[in-house]
Amino acid sequence: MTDPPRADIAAAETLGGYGVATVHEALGRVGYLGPEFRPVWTGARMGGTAVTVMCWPGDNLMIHVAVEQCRPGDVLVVATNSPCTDGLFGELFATALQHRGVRGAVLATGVRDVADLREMGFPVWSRAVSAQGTVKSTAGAVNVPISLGGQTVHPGDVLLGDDDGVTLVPRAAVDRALVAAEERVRKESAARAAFAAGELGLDRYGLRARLPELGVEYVSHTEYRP
Ligand SMILES: O=C([O-])CC(=O)C(=O)O
Ligand SMILES: [Mg+2]
Repeated sequence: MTDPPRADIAAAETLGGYGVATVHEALGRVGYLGPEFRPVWTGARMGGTAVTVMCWPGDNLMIHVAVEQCRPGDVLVVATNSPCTDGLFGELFATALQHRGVRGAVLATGVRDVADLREMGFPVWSRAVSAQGTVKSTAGAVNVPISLGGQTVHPGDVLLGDDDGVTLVPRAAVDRALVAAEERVRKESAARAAFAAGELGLDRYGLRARLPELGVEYVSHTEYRP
């Protein structure tokens, strides 16, 4: 068996720097795992390549198997084969992963030891926080395609996380994402400067002229401008 191909680590980190909303939007509003995936501590940010894990509910055996597969720049991504909010992951796993240079973890389950994870600065996103303990009994799979948050994650794909949640960039879309995200950052900084100077989105985006055809009834208040 050989390791699955993975996206370029530097590219994954750069995408992480752009952030979830920017990259998701730049790729055409795709890839977002949805609002249920929350960072367990505020301010976490990461971009890395997926090592995928399929666990049974209430069983973290395969996370132990997966840790050994992780290399610097990776993100551990865990799904279960039916819904589960138990605390499959905590600071001990995070300690082992941090030692291996792993950038963070994303779990469709619950996680625990949140205070320790925050203290360690190890970024984790999950659907739940739960102290509920789990067993290590049932075989699952590592580095197979998994589904979570409505997205299919293949091993080696890029996952980004920040306070807005988690988004997926398939390995084949990484180069396009880099170009599109840079372009979006450029556009948004121009828009930010314009808004700071008082321009309105209605004018900047050509919306004012389209309002009648869109059926929006309103009274213009240009005299309100500061
Ligand atoms: O050990 C477990 O089952 C999960 C956990 O709490 C940890 O990784 O610290
Ligand atoms: Mg623990």
